[in-house]
Amino acid sequence: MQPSEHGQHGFGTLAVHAGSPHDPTTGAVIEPISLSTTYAQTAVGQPVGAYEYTRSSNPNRDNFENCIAALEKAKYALAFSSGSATTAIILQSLATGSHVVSVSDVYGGTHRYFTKVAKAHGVHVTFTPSIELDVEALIKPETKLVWIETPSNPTLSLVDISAVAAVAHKHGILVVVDNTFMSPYIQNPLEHGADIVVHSVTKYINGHSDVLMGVAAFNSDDLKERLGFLQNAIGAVPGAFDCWLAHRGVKTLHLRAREASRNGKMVAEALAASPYVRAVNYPGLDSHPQRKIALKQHRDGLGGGMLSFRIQGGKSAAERFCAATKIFTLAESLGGVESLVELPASMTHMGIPKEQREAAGVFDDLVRISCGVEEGVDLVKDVMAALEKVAGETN
Ligand SMILES: C=C(NCc1c(COP(=O)(O)O)cnc(C)c1O)C(=O)O
Repeated sequence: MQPSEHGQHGFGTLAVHAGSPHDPTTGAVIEPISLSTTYAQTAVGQPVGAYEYTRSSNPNRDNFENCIAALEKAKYALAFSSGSATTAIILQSLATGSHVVSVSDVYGGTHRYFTKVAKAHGVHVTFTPSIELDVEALIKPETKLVWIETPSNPTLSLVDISAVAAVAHKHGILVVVDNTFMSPYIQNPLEHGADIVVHSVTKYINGHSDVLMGVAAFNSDDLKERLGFLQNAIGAVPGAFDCWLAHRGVKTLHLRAREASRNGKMVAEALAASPYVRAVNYPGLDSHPQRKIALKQHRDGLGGGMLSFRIQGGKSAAERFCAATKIFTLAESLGGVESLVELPASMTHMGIPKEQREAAGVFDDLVRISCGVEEGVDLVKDVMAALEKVAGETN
């Protein structure tokens, strides 16, 4: 499938075929793995083919990047060794003294990079819990980026991307959307005015908890030049086999995202009806305060497989809930075929100072759930049984 044909096909067809040329010599429909780190040259500066050294480019990375560009409806995509490396490269592309406006509720590792690494390199980040309202007032002459997670990790807050982009673009500021929680199947931020969309590929895109990777997708030739230079110069690139695995994983993204969304809604509805639950954060519920944004930005208004909830009984009850589930595994990460459960305040977001964490809604009793593709009824039973067990221990 040639890039010029991408616009003629739906998501599932692109997921299977984009970036997947048949081997011209063998006809193999699945690409070979090019593990070689270097490629012969017939004379100085005359490589045999299109490749010279794997850090600079690699056939499997090219194929995966081409697939993600198609799925995010972008001109370009660049893959990195992790989602965190992707964040780092984008911040590294900014000059010292630059300023970034970010939503308050971001992944703990993103908060860590912004406050501990970028700040040390002279890039300062201002956080806000209501970026649509505050972004204009927070912009400074040195502001270069607006950073959005929508839905956010772990409170599933949503941001109206086009509203923020309209303000940012008036000032020549780029908008980055971390689309990890939705995946390209449910949301395409570039269509709503974002300039760069990033993913932890580790999550839904690869989808099998066996690859660590990140990716950025965008349309700008200038960004391709700048970020492509840093991809090679810094060298935080994924290996060929990981690219091959992630390219295989993404071929079923549409099937997994639909199933995880169906399960997410089933679990969220069951939690919302439970007397043992204080609040549920799930953009697929009509009760979500920003449901209108989900209907505007998410394919078919899907809520995805991620949700969080506040359990009655505080931190102790939350910890005992995580110990009581049998299908949901207590572990960090998300977006894989297996369902996971974790406590952000004590795990993924522990590095964020408590006051800031709780200002963003990350309380000690908040439980985060990643619904996989198991049978939804089994997941609901597991969650309800764990709630009953915790309640029984408490009484
Ligand atoms: C590991 C977890 N998050 C990683 C993550 C990252 C970092 O991706 P890594 O591939 O883990 O480096 C970036 N953005 C978001 C929204 C993320 O959730 C987690 O939340 O359990």
